[in-house]
This record gives sequence, C-alpha cells and structure tokens, in this order.
Amino acid sequence: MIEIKEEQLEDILDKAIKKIETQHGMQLLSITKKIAPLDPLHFFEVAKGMKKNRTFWTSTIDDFYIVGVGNAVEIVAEEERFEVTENQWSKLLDEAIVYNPYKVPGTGIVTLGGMAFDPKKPRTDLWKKFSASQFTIPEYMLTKEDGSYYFTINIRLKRDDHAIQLANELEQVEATFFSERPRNTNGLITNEKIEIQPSEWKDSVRQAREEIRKNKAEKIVLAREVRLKFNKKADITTVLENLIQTQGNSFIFALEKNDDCFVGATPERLVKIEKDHLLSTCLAGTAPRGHTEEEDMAISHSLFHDEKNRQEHDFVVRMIKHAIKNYCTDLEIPDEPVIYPLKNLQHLYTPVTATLKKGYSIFDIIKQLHPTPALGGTPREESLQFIRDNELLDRGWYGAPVGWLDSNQNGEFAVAIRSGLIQGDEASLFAGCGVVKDSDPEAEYEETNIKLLPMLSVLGG
Ligand SMILES: C=C(O[C@@H]1C=C(C(=O)O)C=C[C@H]1O)C(=O)O
Ligand SMILES: [Mg+2]
Repeated sequence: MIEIKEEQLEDILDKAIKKIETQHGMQLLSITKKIAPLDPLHFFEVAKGMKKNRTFWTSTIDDFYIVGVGNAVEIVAEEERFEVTENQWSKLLDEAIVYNPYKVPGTGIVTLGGMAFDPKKPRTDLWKKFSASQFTIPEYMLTKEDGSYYFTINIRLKRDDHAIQLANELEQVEATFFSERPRNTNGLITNEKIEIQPSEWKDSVRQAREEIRKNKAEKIVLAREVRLKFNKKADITTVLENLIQTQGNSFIFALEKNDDCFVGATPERLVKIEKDHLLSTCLAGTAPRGHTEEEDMAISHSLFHDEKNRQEHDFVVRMIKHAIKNYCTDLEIPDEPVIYPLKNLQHLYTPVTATLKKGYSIFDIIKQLHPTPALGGTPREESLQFIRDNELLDRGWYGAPVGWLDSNQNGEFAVAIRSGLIQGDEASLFAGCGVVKDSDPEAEYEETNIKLLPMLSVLGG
C-alpha cells in the first residue's frame, strides 16, 4: 500500500494514473477527505438515483455510520470463504494507493459485507442474489465517526484516464450527495403475513428437544420464516430510519443486491477490533419487556434467575471463551450476565474483552466464532447437522456475520438476526431461538414472535 499526503485531487489522480504500466492495467486508488455534516440516511437516499447497490451500517451504540455506494471491487467466495476473502483483501491492500490523512476507523479502504449462515446448506431461490460470502469496497463512502464526517472515493484507474476530467466528475458526485432529494416516507402497510409451517416448526423444536434429552446435543437453535406482502414497494431508507429511531442498543444494516435488500437491527455483536483491542458479546436468553417499570423489573429478575435461560446463555459464554483464548491475551469475561434491554425484549448479556495477539486478524476471530451457540448450538457440528437436516427454511445470510473492516485492522461484525430479506413489495423475516432440554415448543414459538417485532413494526405490520 502506497500512502500519499497533502496533495490536490488532480495531482493524486495524475500520479496514480502514471503508475499504470500496461494498456489493460488497473490501479485502485482510495481518497478520503473530511466533509461538512451530511446525514447518512440522506447519503443513502441520494444514492438510490445512481442505480448502484448500497450498503449501510451503523452501530447506534457509538453513533458510528458507514454508508457505501456501488462496488469499486467485490470479493466473492463460494468455498474456503475466510481464506479466499482474507487473501484477496490483503492482495488488494498491497496494490492499492491510499490517500487518507486521518487514522479514523472506517475511513480509507473499507470493505463491507457478509456471508451465508451455512454454506453447506443448499441455496434456494430466495437467496439467489447472495453468495456464500460477499464483500464490497464501495465506490463512494460516507463515514461518520465521533461527530466528524468523511467522504471516501475508491476508483479503479486505467492508463488512458484523464486526471482533470476525473477530478471534475468526482467533485460533481460529491456535490450530488449534498443536493436535495424529496422523499416519500409514509404509507407502507403489510397486507398479508404468512407464517411458514408454524406447527411443523413446533414439531422440529420437539424433535430437537428429544435429541438433547438423548444426549446427542446440548443446545440447538431453530429458526423460522414469515413471509410478508405489502401494499407497495418498501422504501429501504425509511425502513432504516425507523429502525434507527426504534432500535437503540443495536447494529442496523442494509446490504443491497440489485432489487433485493438484506436489512436488520441486531443487538448481537460478534466481534469488534480497534487497534488490538477485542470486544465480543455473549447474548442469549430472552424475555419480553414489561408494560410498567415494576413489571419490567420483575421480568428482568426472573430472566436473570431462570435456569433454562441461564443454560442457553452459558453455552455461549463457554464456547466464546474457548474459541478465542488462543488468539488473545488479557481475556476478561464476568462470571455473571447482566440484562440487556431492547425495545421489544430483553436478553442475558455477557461482554468479552481481550487483546488480540499479533499476527491475527478479525477474520481469524470470525472463523473461530461463527456460528456461536447463540445461532448454531452445542456441540457445533452436531447442532449444525441437525439444523441442516431438519430446519424448514434457507437461512441465507440470516444469523451469519455482517460488518466491515478497514486497512488498519479495525472492524466490527454483528450477527445478522432481527433481520429480513426485502424483495420489492414482499419480504421474508427470520427469527430463531435456543432449544435446550427444558424448552417448551409453544413458549419458543412465542419467543420468536417477539423477536420478529422489531422488523415487523417498521414494515407496517
Ligand atoms: C436466534 C435469535 O436470537 C438468538 C437467540 C436467543 C434466545 O434464544 O434466547 C437470544 C438472542 C440470540 O442469541 C434471533 O433473534 O433470531
Ligand atoms: Mg431463548
């Protein structure tokens, strides 16, 4: 990676073009500049007119946003996805020219993306636009961090490009993002809500419980699907806006692939890395919120002391500890969970902090962690096999890591739950729950109902 400093756009472009030696050669150039405040949702909305795939990420926990438009480069992997992605990413970084005077996480060359929950489960038509693993380096990107705004352009230059002309075009693009764009935000109604095989799903919970009682597994997470039909095409900007307003303490994301868009508001961080500081979370065990403060406190209290929920949770804590211990030092995990409140429900939550050892990347950690027993089960292989053989849906990217990383080894991935695949005027929503030896199929069904609420309520349901 070559870094350039203190120059004008035209000079930067000119120097980069001159490095291209052959007629068919390409040079990836990344330029970041600080800009005036620009609403990330406005940026996302304006990009709609550019007819390019858009990518949205925010951690409402730290008021951090990345919005990407288009693909300067895409890294797609069907097999050996962690290795392939990491190799292509580091090769790309080696060859890129980067102009980024700010050492701010999420600026400069950043890649955003996600992957399928289980690449061994045959892909159905529903998820046909999403590969086993797909990461994009956007053409244009807005980053909001610590109250400042950064605009990044990633461009693939050819030898016969003209610096002056390109500089003009890029300045126009930047101005476009600041231009007005009227929005039509209201009126989405869910006309039809089709639960996919609810009674068969309860049977599969019973069957999983049997496996567990026969000691073939300890925990198996089973998900189900709800199909929605709307009165009109869902407007993704509005969906995101409503998720941001209603789902604090969450990671809100959207990944567009042509006319399909995978959207969610998940509370579950898989891993965050800033410099060598690692954060992960164990999130499992669920109860609804109370209608009054008193009732809410009573529910929290019983969730905290409930043996079945504590068991669901402890499997996750033990596994995460085991999975990352060889990759870090200073691993710290409290002995007891705390309550993590969300708008519609509350969870048991245990934070994990550690120092990442030199030589390891966020990919190494994701590879170890995914799927945790919060989405797969315990033991991993047995529970995954059960899901593969018995679950009644194609999870696609639901329940899998989604997030971003930059060229300075910073990055963050969440587990894509509380999510759905929006396809024009229809959508599929997904929710699952951890089945353990004392699970009651009816109660688990109700638990998935509340997990569907965050998405349902922003889709006019
Ligand atoms: C599987 C989901 O959530 C997971 C399952 C939980 C549980 O069963 O208690 C809680 C949080 C997540 O780990 C989902 O929301 O779809
Ligand atoms: Mg549960």
